[in-house]
Parts: sequence; structure tokens; C-alpha cells
Amino acid sequence: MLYARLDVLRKETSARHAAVLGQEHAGTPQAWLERDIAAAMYAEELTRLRDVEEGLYFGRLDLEGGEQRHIGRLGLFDDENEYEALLMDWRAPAARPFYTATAASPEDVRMRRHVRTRGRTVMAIDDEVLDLSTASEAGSDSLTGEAALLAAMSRSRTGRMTDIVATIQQEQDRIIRSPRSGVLVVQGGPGTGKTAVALHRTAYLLYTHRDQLAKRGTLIIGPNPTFLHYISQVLPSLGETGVVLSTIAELYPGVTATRQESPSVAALKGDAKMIKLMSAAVKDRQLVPRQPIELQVDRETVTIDRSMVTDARGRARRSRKPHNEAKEIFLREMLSSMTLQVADRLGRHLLDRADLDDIKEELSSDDAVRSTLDELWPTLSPQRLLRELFSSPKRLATAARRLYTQEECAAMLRTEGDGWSAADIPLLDEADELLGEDTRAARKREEQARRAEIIYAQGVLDILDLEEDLDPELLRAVDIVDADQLASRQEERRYETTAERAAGDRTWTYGHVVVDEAQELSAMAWRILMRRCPSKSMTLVGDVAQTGAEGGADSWSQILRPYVAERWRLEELTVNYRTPAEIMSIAAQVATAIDPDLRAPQSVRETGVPPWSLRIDPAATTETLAKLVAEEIAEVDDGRIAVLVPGALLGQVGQALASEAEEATEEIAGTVSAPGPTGDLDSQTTVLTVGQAKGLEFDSVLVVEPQQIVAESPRGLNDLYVALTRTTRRLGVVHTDELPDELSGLRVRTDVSANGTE
Ligand SMILES: Nc1ncnc2c1ncn2[C@@H]1O[C@H](COP(=O)(O)OP(=O)(O)OP(=O)(O)O)[C@@H](O)[C@H]1O
Repeated sequence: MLYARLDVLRKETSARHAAVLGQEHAGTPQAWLERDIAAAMYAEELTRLRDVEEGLYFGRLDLEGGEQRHIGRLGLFDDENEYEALLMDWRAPAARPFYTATAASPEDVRMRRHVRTRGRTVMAIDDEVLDLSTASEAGSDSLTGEAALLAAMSRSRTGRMTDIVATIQQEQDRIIRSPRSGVLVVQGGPGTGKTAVALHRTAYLLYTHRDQLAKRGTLIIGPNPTFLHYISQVLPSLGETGVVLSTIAELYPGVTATRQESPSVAALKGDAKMIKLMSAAVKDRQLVPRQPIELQVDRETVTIDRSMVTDARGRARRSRKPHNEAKEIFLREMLSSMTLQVADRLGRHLLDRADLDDIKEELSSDDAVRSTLDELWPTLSPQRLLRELFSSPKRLATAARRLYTQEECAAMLRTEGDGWSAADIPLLDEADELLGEDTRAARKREEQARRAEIIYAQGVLDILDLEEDLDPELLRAVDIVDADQLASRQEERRYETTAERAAGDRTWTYGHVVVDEAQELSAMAWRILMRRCPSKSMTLVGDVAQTGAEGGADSWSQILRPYVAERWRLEELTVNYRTPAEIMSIAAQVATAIDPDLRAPQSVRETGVPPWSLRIDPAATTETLAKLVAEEIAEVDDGRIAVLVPGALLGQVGQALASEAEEATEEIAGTVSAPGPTGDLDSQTTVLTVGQAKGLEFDSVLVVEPQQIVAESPRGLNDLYVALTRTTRRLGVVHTDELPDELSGLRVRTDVSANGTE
């Protein structure tokens, strides 16, 4: 019945969409715009209706009074029966007991039913009677809908994250429905559902605060493009669009960060000391000449001396305006002083206001004067400031004095014009704030754009006018509208979604910002995010034990103190839904080595498959790895496999495995992806570094050379912890070096052919 209702809705929406698209668009520009908006709205609605196909209905609540509520991915109403609710959206307040009711606190619920479907067929039904007699064994922290949950967790992974609406647990629900305002930090170990919770919270907030968030948009920040790809399907399938998914590297419109940077240089650039360095770098561009400068202007000699420039510079700086905006004050002051100098020489008492204005006008239009003043206070773009700073040892040393050592400066130097790295993006944004808008350039750009629109509009009118068999009785286009008017109308017509407008505008401020793997962000990256969200309505999820970036965080209060002091809420997730207990007990050893106080999350299931280690012959690494991959493929059927390697081995292992797979006629042919910068999650087997695998999960994981992973970075143990916790079922560790002590609990295998499950 519910699917039939869904089909009707799809048909109706599709018909409306087609009707709107088919409309003749003769009409006012306003009507065109409305047509565009209506078409986009219907298209969005259609996507939403299509996306809920799988698992449309998943739960039922039977209440004490006899009322039944059916819960699903969206709300469906019976239009013949006074819009009675047939299916309730999981985010509606009345659906909440489905996630929170327990035997001890039943919230009026007598029975909760989980319905599992595949396509449109019911596969299983699990009923839980919330009866006090069962409350003692199933305490309030027990799992909700255990059978459905275990079924969801044991499913093969597809390379894309799926939603968890049918099996959200109580501790997760509390976070998902937490109020929108303020900063909420969700701390949780690996696999506790932080990403899932962050995305479902976004969907919940969009449902509950639709109006505000539709206008301002929501920004979701992830650690890398692979991760964004991994989560990209979850939100639309929850029925939401209008959300910007981005990495920090994409937050400065117009700049693409393509240059790789070493982690240690990225850490230097991410340090909060950069704030002072950047501000010094801007001030260093506001020059005072060592020697007086003499200029010839219309037979008069004008002298620019130190005190004159120092005064003008002082005034401009005291305005506290950004550099490019303060330039107007500097120029005004300089021109006044120079005018007075000329006037004094001519005899100031002989001159009136108009004469002085004439002198000033002459000075300001003189090329030599202009270029000299421009050198003393150059107009700077953020790109130019940074390019010239990081390619000049002298400039960098001056700006960095007392902040960075000589060696650190040397490490940050680079050749001019070699592109931008991800660590440069927060610096560009910082520079933009310090420099402000170059108002003259902005005005010029606007004028140019407007002129181009008019030329285009004139072209359109000319073409319309070329029609040969024109009836002189009929009005022509040019009789009704001229190019200027047409250009204005075109401007009004442009329709962009909130997400499109937000992504293209550096100064856009979002209604809510979600940061995943928040522990990875540098101090400078936090500044760019806080600027994008002045209301500080934010959800930050992460795990300080998984921090891999050298400039990343060790504690949440350290990150947040500069922005909200102690005004933030902390929620913790404690149950691991991903990694089986056998593997978590090994990972827990690593967690203790990182910090003895750290408690790894509790796994909810065992698989009976012990994780293993295998020492292999360095001469035959790739053949052995290929065999192990083939073995894992046989074990996981159509599941996913990751080979996690130290950064230094990525290219080598990736290519070798890919070509091994090409040659192999049997199991692994065509299943291994060669490593790219984003990793290819569509292949069955992917070779990745730990950094690339952050936030992802696979049915089986082979960790290669753990000792090298640990040695590669100051936070190497954290990386190993991340690597071990990416698996949902199977784990093998392959090494030629010694095994780190923490991994001594692994079952030791001696050869390849012996199967890991033995
Ligand atoms: N309530 C739930 N029902 C079913 N599956 C769940 C539930 N909560 C989490 N999961 C599953 O557990 C896995 C881990 O979730 P997720 O990736 O969100 O964890 P995480 O805390 O972000 O992990 P990490 O810190 O390791 O990146 C996912 O496959 C997710 O779908």
C-alpha cells in the first residue's frame, strides 16, 4: 500500500515537472524565474521520491492506547482520508520513541517492530515487546532492535556509506536530535557511528529548521575527496539536497589546491603563529623609503620623505581597515602633503581652494607619482601576497622573525608560481581578511561584466532583427527592449541553488557547519570555518586518538577555546558498530600505547575470525600480497578489500598489485585499482595510505608494514590505530620488518596458503 502511494506521488510529480518544462516561456522575466524555480523544486522532489525506494518502511510502534505508527524514510499521507498519516518521517517528533523507548522507560510504547525489506519484499520482522519483566535483563543501555542492527552491521560493504535510519541507537539519537544552536562536539572511538550520526543530524536539522537552513545552507567538511565520495550518497538518500560537501582545500573559491606538501610543512603553515606572520607580512608591504624620493611633476619637484610617508602610513593603519581599503587613506594623506609642499613653494597665501584641488588632481594623475605611491603601498591580492612571501627568503625571514626558526622558514620556501597546496587555502582566506577588497578593482570588474552583458544582449537583438520577411506592421524586439534593458533582465533570471551560491562565495555564512574527522584540522583551518559560521551553530565529530595530522588536535578545548571559550557541549559515543571484538582487542593495545587513559570503544559483535600477522619474504612481497588479496576476495564474496600501506610504498604496491591483477587470469583480475590521489572505491580492492582511508571501512583489510606506518609520522601510532579499525570483518597484517610490540596479540601465520580462518 505504501509503495503504491509512493508510485502515485512519483507519477504526479513527474507530470507536474514535465508540464512546467513544457511551458511556453513567453512572459515576464519574473515568470521565467518562477518557472526555473518550480522546475528545480519538482526535480528535487522527484529525486527524493526515487531515493527512498529501498527500505521505504522499516518500523512500527504499537502504543498502549492501541494506536499504531508506521515509520519510514519519508512522510506519506492519504489524500483521500483527510490526509491521515500513512507513514511517518523518521525525523518527526512522534517517531522518536522508535529509537529511544526501552523496557525501563517505554514512552507509552507496547511493542516496537523492525521490518527488513529487500526491494519491495519483506524479508524479516523482529518484534520487541517493551515489557517491564524484560527490563532487568535488557537495561536502558541495551541495543535497540538488536536483530536488525546485527543484520545491518554484518552486511557486505559496497564502497559507499549507507544510512542507518532503521537502526539508530539511543545514544546516537540523542546527538542527532540535539538542539541546533551552539557548538556540539561528538567524541567517539573508531566505528562508533560518528560520521553516520553527523549526516543523520544534518538531515534532522534540515527537516526541523527547513526555512533557515534552506536559505543559508549547510556545509559539511570531510578530510579528503575519497571520503566525500564515500558519504556522498547518504544525504540524498535521506531526502536532502542543498548541502555543500567540501574539504578545507576547496573552501577558497577560484583556487584549486593541487600541490602536495610535506606533512611537516603543512603543520608549520597550520600553526596559529601564522596569524602573526601573515599580519607582519602585510605590514612589511607598507613601505617607508630609506632616502627621500624626488619626482618631477609639471616642472615642479616634489619630494617624498620618510616623515611624510610615516605619517600617512600611521593614519592609514590607525583606521584599522584592511590593507587595500586603508590604501585610500594612505593615498589621500600623501596627496594632501604633496599638494601642500607644492603650494608652499608657489606661495600658499596666493592660492585658493580650487587651485589646491587642481594641484592635487595634477599630482594624482601623474604616472610617476602614482607608481611611486603604488610601490609604497601596493594593492595586493591574497594570491600575490602569499606567492611573493613564500618565494622570497628575505620577505619570509622578516615576517617570520621571532615566530619561526631559520630552518622552518627554509622548509616553507618554494618557487614562485608552483601552485597551491591544501595548507595554503586557510592562508589565502586569512590574507583575504587582512587585505580586504580592492574596491577599485571590484568596481572595474563589475563594470566589465556589465558591459559584456550589454554587448551580448545587443548581439541577441541584432540576430532577432535580421529576420528577413519582417512584417512592418508587427513590433520588433528592438521596438520593445534595448540592449541595456535586456541585459538587466538576464541578470534577474539567473537561478542558482543555495548550495551553488554558497560554494562560489568566500564571504558566504552558513546556517550550520558539520565537520567530520574534526581532529585533523589545523588552527588556521579552524579560523576559515569559524568565519563561515559566525552563529557558531556547529557539529564537530572526531576522535582525538585518531589524529594523524601533525598540526591536528590533542584536545577539543584546545581547539575551541579561542572561539567559544568553554561554551560547547560534549557528547560521547561508546559502542563500536564496525569492528569485531577480536580485532578491537588488538586495536585497544595500540590505543593504550597512544594514551594509557584512552578507552577503545566496545564492539557489539564477534565474528570468530581471529586477526593474523604474516612475516613475508622481502623479495616476493607483491606476489605474496597478490595471493593474500585473492584469498580475501574468496572470503568476502562481493565485499570490499583495502590494502593499507605506508605512504612511501603507495605507488610501488599499488602499481605492482594492479599489474599482478592484470596478468592473473583467476580471482583478482580486474579487481584492483591502481592508487590515485583519491583512491578508487568502485574497485573491489583498493590500495590506500592510512590518511586516504580515514573515515572509510572495508570488509577485509590488509595492513602492510605496520612498523613503517608508525615510523612515518610523529603520530604514527594513531595512524596504526586508524588502519586496524577500518575493517568490518577480517584483518591481516603483513610485514617484512619486526612487528610493533602492540601487535603481538595477532595470531601468527607461517605461510600464505594457510587460510586465515583456520
Ligand atoms: N545504529 C547503527 N545501525 C547500523 N549501523 C551502524 C549504526 N551506527 C553505526 N553503524 C555503522 O557502523 C559503521 C561505522 O560508522 P561510522 O563510519 O559513522 O563511524 P565513525 O565513528 O565515523 O568511525 P571512524 O572514526 O573510524 O571514522 C558504519 O558502517 C555505520 O553504518
